[in-house]
Amino acid sequence: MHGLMFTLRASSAWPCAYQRLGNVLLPRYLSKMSGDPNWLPPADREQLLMELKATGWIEVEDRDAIYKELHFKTFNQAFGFMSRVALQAEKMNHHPEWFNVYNKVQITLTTHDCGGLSKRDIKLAKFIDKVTLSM
Ligand SMILES: C[C@H](O)[C@H](O)[C@H]1CNC2=NC(N)=NC(=O)C2=N1
Repeated sequence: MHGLMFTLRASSAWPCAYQRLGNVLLPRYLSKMSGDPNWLPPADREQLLMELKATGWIEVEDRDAIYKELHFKTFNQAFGFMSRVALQAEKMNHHPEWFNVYNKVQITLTTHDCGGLSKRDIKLAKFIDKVTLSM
């Protein structure tokens, strides 16, 4: 999506791909100054999301986020998984939104600081997939 974008709702959060300029949104690539290391260029985003969808992540309908549901054999396994992810989240200073009932863990990833997906979400999602594979 090119050109100027106008904020539809004052409070709406816009993905990291766009830079808010007053009440107008510019695609980030128009403002090189952002230099945000976590910025997810649209082309990279496309490819990375395709890879994550192949391992069961889905894009959330009403927000710029990704979601995955995990089922483990036991609560202990689920909690062990969450403990490993929690340590990585602290290390990255990037935390999941998650919900656990017994052996099920529901995870949503998004970057609150910029109101959408960033490289940190991709990195944490790939870590989550790696841990899942090792269990
Ligand atoms: C102050 C603290 O560094 C920030 O709030 C961090 C913490 N963890 C975070 N986690 C996520 N998912 N998004 C953030 O923007 C974020 N920001």
